[in-house]
Amino acid sequence: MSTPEAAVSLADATPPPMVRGLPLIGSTLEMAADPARFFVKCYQEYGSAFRVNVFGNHLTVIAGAEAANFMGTREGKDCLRSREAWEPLVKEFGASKMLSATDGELHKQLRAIMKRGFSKESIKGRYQEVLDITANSLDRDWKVGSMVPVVEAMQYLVVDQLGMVLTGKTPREYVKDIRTTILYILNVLVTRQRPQFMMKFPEYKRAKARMFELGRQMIADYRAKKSPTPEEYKTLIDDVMDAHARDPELVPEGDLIMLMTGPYVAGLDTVANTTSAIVYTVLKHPGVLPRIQAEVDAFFAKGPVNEDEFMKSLPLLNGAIMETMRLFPIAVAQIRTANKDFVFGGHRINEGELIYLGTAVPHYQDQFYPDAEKFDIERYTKERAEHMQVGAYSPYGRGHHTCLGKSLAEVLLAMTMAQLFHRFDLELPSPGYVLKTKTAPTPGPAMSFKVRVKGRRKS
Ligand code: HEM
Repeated sequence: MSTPEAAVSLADATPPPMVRGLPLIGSTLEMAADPARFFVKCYQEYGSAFRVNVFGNHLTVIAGAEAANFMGTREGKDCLRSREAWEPLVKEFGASKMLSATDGELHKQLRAIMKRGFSKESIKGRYQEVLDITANSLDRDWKVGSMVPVVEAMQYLVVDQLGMVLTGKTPREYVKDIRTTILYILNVLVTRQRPQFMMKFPEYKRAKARMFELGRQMIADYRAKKSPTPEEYKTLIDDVMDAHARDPELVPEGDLIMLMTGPYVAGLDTVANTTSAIVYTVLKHPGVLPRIQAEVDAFFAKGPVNEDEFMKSLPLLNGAIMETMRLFPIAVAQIRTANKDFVFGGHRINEGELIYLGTAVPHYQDQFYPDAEKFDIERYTKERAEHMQVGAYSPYGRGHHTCLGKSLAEVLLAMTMAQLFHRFDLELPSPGYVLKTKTAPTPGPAMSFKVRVKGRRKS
């Protein structure tokens, strides 16, 4: 079969061109340094399909707005599957399946079970509570006069938020173990940026055992409850356990630990990296900070939060969040396997090939975002809506596996940043400071990124 823009037939299509790189190591260094901009460069030079030599492995990449759109089409669904990308993680947890590793009808069924628990519906009626949890966590870890390691502090905050949202308590004593387990799993098993033997390291084994202990505890707590949770307060845990009781073949006992701890795997790095990047972008652009401070101060001055109006009442902050997610996406590419032979961008992709879908490439293209390297929080206003162009904006992925936690993540991001900029005066280490980034396990600010808490604004 051939994709819409490919006039070439399968028989005539040639393999995607190999990107020129260094002898032996190919493009390994360039890709490791800045995968997002490396893909943009390749896209500009080679088109929407190309291959990259990384340590002798030839990765197939399809990229750009074409690739982003393709993921959402019926053809994309037929041509791409997710199993291989996530299967090692399923095995590591001793589970039978997971949402990200399934496709088709099974994926639909699992997504339906988890939809409510992963969405902002799960915190309906509890926005004020989540705002308070956020404030408490910030007050504890962001001390006036200190230099705060931003990513680490944000990781602790996310665990506080997700723990309270899901189970009503915060597994603080497990935060280090959750962080370590996720670091190894994502680095070695999912993004494969680190060697397999690392999974034997005692540090990982200890952390994984503790994470399993946490999962078992969550299940035991649920089973020890005296009465069922009322419908309006049901969380992901309730929905998963109900589904297990209803259909133990679909949700077997052996999958529960992975399902209980799944939100941490999905939410910890993604939210922590994104909020940390927002701290940087807003402080780096001094014209933006006072406008956001005025907006969040006015928001909190109004008193109890109006949940229906929450996102609409912070347009500048949301502009800054969306703009940061454009320039610092945590998912530069999505990984899939070719489900059949097909043609993309005039080139042949063979069944079984591992494919990187470079959906973030348009984020850096002037044709979608004029002066694309410029941080401009007004791009998302109704008048400009640059992100609404077809295929232009994909921070939460594309197609059937688009982030299921998107609506919840949007609220958590806004709450975190609103509280942070409302409560503290922060500054970068120096006026000319330029952010160092990391690419493993997920792209984002380096762990060494620190900011100074100059003072307290509001409590
Ligand atoms: C800044 C925050 C976040 C970003 C940028 C983000 C991004 C993404 C992306 C790009 C994917 C697609 C991966 C793929 O196609 O292979 C994804 C999937 C997913 N995300 Fe998020 N995510 C965020 C936060 C969260 C949170 C807080 C949760 C839940 C607690 C969550 C739950 C999920 C789930 C369950 C999936 C799998 C969906 C499926 O396979 O059907 N995410 N996310």
